[in-house]
Amino acid sequence: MGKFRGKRRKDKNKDQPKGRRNGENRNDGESYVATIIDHGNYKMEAYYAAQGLHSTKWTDATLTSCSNWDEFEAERILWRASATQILPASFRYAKDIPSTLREKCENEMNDLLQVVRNELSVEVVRPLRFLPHAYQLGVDRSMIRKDPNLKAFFEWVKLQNLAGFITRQETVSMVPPVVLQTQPGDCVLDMCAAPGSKTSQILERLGLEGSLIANDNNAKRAHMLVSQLRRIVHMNPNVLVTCCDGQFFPSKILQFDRILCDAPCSGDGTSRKNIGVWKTWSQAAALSLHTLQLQIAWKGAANLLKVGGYMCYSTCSNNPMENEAVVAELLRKSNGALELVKVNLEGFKTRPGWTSWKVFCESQTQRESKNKHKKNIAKTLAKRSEWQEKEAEASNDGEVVAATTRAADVENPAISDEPTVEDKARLPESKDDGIKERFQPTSMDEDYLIEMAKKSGLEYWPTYDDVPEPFRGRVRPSHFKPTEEEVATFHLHRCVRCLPHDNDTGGFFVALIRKVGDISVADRQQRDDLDSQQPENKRARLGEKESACKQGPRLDDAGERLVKGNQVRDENGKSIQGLGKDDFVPVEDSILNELIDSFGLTESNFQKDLIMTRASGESKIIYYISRPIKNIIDKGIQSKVTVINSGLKAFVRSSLDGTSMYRVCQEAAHFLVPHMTKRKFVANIADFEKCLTSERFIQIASFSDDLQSQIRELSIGSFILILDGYEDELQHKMVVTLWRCRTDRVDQLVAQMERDAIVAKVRSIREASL
Ligand SMILES: C[S@@+](CC[C@H](N)C(=O)[O-])C[C@H]1O[C@@H](n2cnc3c(N)ncnc32)[C@H](O)[C@@H]1O
Repeated sequence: MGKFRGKRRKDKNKDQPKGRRNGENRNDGESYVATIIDHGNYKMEAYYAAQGLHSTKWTDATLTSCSNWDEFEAERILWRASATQILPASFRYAKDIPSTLREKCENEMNDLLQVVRNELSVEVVRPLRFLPHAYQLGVDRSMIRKDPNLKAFFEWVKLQNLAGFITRQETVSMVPPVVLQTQPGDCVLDMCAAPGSKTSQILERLGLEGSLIANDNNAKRAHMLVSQLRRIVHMNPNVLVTCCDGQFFPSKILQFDRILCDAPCSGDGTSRKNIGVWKTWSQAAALSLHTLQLQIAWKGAANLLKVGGYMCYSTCSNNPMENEAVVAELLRKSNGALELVKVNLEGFKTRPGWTSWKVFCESQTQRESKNKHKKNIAKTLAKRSEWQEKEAEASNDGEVVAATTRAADVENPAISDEPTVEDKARLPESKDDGIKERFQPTSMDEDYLIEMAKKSGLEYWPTYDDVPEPFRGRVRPSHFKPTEEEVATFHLHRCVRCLPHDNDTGGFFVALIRKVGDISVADRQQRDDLDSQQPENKRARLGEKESACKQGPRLDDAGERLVKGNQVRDENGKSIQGLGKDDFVPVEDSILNELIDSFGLTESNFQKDLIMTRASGESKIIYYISRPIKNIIDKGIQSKVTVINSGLKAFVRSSLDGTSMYRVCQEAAHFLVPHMTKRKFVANIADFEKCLTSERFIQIASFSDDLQSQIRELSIGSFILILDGYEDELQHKMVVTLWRCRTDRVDQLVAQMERDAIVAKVRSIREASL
């Protein structure tokens, strides 16, 4: 099947790079998807052509202007072909795995890929030179999953990912942390952090002296962020996850050395993985997101960034409204206190930021466009259910229907890729105001392209003065290009644009801003010119939000907290996810003394105040908080924002009958070991491996003599084994937590996935020493 697909690819996609398929052959087998991509989005394509997205091209290593129609059209077709292909997978190795292990993994990967290279003649992987030990594949995600030649490699990737040795991350998503150049010891804020791929990458650079606040205004997504950060190998106590609207993040508590503002955006650069972009693109979204992006970024740069600090602003949008227009307004408002810094990404083709752009806006009023959209959705749904009914009827009759043949047609050359009538019927109504044809320009003349964009339902105004009154809410002065004088001082060309066909990635925008001077309090508070134009009720709502970053525990009429178990609930008993979580508080003395006594946490080197809990009374979970995060807690952050999570689980109240009420947790074991004088032993590699690979219970008699006698002397309860030679290299986490049972055996306290990761590390150490 894989071979056949390769052949078909060749026929259908002569101009595509080997190993890649465009939307027509997307592996989800859906010609429905192919139809959407084939149809494209007239308005989006016309808009970007008029903006000049296709006016430059790479020739070898030089970016030049397209000097004639043929060059322009070739560039446009390249962009379109790439923007519709499925994105290739990319990943990076974790920074904190031992280098011997990384080398072994890299060798393993190369061996596996050599087979594929021979079989498919495809260059399967290329290193990303701007980030050491990061790779991008030359085959797309779905092909990796399905092509038999790649099966072994796919299994390998899954395993490495589970073990936490590699992190799958989109290539362009690796760019902002590289650009931000976080230094060990920095205090960093990630303003819009969920789901957290960039947060993890920043954390890996930060070292144990630094601190990172990872914030997101969406509680559910902030919880996803916590899960992402808890991936076994990367657990790091130096991060505090908060849930707060970035525009209102408190500025009086902390100032940051580095800020990442990876702003919420229209995401039209993600068209390769998010097919919805081709259906739903609208300029209205970009125009209104501009305001939110500006407010979040201004809060970051003006209020939260130290003088001398850096802020990276990024989006996965191609739209200048969300990119250069935001950056230009930040520079304008700062009166010289902010400046753009040149960005260099080695071995990666980037294009300079734009210094000029055009402002378009949908010609319908918002109400009209909402109504039309509603009608379109209703029509599409009606067509879809009609189609589903037909499909059900046909399958009842035993007929082979298009939906089921769609998967099979990949193997059957007789079946055409042409969209079926049903497919066409299922095409969502585009918002192109009736334009159903494919965007196909015949000239690169600027006025002609503007007319094409207007034909798609967009209005165009060269300056803000030309904007008619009814549009002045949606279109704002800050959307417009800078004046000539501003162009000379802003250096917008220092921003970086990534186009999909330049490096076979998603579309992306990134800018690095340095704060070179203070911004006056009056300027800092001036949120933006729109605020003064907001109606009274909206202004009041914004004011309310200012104090809403701390979603305190809800109280009932009698002032009692509405808590059930460990969960805060609303008046109807429904749980309030992530809100009103208890603050971190010191552990009660009686509990702390018990822990000190049980585990020999000697007072001379043990910093009691780093052991904290979240609930009052007899805490179930006790956390190890790092010193930099404890300092932030001491400054009062918890009174200003909702803290979702921080620290590592150090002790959990045990349901088993041990001598201590608490058992030690694997998560923080490597931080606790240096402070423990009891219940820890050094084990040789054979004993250590036995604890990871055996069944749950291990007979004490199966260990070496020394270890046997040490364990037998222990009272019932948890303890830690450290791999011999790693006592001073605890960052590699070669430790396991175990339970000394009542009978002559021990029980494992480590989750299977983490055990697998440690086993992989042990094996690589063994192989390296041979
Ligand atoms: C582009 S995503 C961030 C992706 C993330 N940086 C990563 O690398 O995984 C934008 C995030 O901003 C969050 N967001 C939206 N509005 C926000 C606001 N006003 N303040 C803070 N976060 C916001 C969204 O919930 C979303 O998770």
